[in-house]
Amino acid sequence: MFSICRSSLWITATAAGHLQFLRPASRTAVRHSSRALRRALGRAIIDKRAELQSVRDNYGDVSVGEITVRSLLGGMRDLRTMLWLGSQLDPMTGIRFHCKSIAECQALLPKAAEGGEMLPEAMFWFLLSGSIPTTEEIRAFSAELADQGTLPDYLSSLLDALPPTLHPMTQVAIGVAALNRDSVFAKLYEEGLSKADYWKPTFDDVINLIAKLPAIAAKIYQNTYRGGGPLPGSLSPTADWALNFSNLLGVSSDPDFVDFLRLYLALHADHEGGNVSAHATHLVGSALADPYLSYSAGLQGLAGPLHGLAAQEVLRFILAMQDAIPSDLAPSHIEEYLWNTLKSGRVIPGYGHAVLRRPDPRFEALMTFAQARPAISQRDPVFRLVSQMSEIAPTVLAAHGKTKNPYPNVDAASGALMYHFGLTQTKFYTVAFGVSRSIGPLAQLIWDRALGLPIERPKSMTLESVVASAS
Ligand SMILES: CC(=O)SCCNC(=O)CCNC(=O)[C@H](O)C(C)(C)COP(=O)(O)OP(=O)(O)OC[C@H]1O[C@@H](n2cnc3c(N)ncnc32)[C@H](O)[C@@H]1OP(=O)(O)O
Ligand SMILES: O=C([O-])CC(=O)C(=O)O
Repeated sequence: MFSICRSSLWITATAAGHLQFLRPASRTAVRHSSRALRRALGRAIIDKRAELQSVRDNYGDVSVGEITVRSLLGGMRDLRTMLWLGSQLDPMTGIRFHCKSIAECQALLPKAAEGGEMLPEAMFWFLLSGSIPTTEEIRAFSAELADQGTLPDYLSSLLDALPPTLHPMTQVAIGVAALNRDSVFAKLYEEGLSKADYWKPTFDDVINLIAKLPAIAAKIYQNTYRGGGPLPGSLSPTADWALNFSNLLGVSSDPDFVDFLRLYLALHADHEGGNVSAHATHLVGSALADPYLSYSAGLQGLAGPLHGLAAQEVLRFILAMQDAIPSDLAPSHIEEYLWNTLKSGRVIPGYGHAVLRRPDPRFEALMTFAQARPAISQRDPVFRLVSQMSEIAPTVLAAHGKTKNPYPNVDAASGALMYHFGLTQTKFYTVAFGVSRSIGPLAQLIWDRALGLPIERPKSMTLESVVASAS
């Protein structure tokens, strides 16, 4: 495997810090946090550029794998063609963020309160800088995100004007793309920006986009499911990113819902570079489209049912199954339902993966969250069905014999948890995924610009030329 983990060229690591926020951040601290991260990043970029140059000089002609016709015809599976700094996926052990497992991140990243879940904005800091932020740094960063989180009037009017019959993913892609009106990167590029400085306005745009995503998503929720009007909550500088998102949504006052959101938003943040949403963001960004247009492309990829939309498909599947089978939920009834699905040529959503060959550790982290709460794991019939299905579906899929990975992926569990907390509108689930997925691909986009990565332009072949080169 390629998983070589070292930290020497990253921003010097700081101690994990206390688990409790110590005091509310002042406005001064709000500004300081992002500027400090930007300055530290500026220093790390100098080293990373040198490292990249040295890798290019020393290994430029070394092969890292071969391209077979199977791979060319098979969605480029296993092709090593992208640089991605923040995370790497191992087929057996799953995702690692800067070499750290999910459990290690849960232990190390700052939390809102002792015993709570890691904060997703701390995951952003970590993915971008390679260092674990202190609790105070993250407290100030959360405040900064809240400070920048209010939507400009033109964007609110645009979202209000969209028909609520548009899929929420279409709405979020439009809303995010429209923010490019205010792109600092696009403006400075137009004025003539030096390539060495591309990353700086990219950084500013990325922070602005991540800050505004909760309000964009909440407004779409309000317009689509509650007939529009003011949001039920407002942004607070003393709340973390997920708590603010929860307050803006106004779906549940259960503190467990906020902790679920924190975990959910941190877990879905990044899954190395080849998945459709990350790759689309990277590809569009490689033409120097600004972060808003680049991530809008990522969101449009996320909206495919084989990728992020599977989150909505899983819950629709589970609810339909619940209606169709007798209420005793005997394993044989579930098994029969799954076989009928497969025989009708449809996929079982939430199962299988393009890379993973074991149960998704993100799925396991969500199940662990649920198992610690009997109201979910023992008393929620929808969750119980999800849980039962996760034991039966792998056997059925293995017997079916087609899928290389019969195990549950992250989408198998996430919707049932949202449903439990009262977020019952399945078409919104992928929007929540999109709020989270901004974190990894946009951190990488800053690095793409800092390292001056070129426009992506792989070679395509006609079928005739494939045959000619293969024979
Ligand atoms: C956050 C995420 O994006 S995680 C993935 C979310 N997506 C889903 O849960 C949708 C259901 N799963 C799938 O469709 C697939 O497993 C994917 C898209 C995730 C991966 O696709 P691939 O890499 O092509 O999987 P794989 O190589 O195992 O596919 C081999 C065959 O098994 C089938 N297969 C794979 N998973 C499933 C499934 N869950 N149900 C039924 N058939 C499946 C494929 O459709 C393919 O059939 P084909 O030979 O007729 O084309
Ligand atoms: O890695 C993939 O191809 C799909 C996935 O699980 C993700 O993007 O989170």
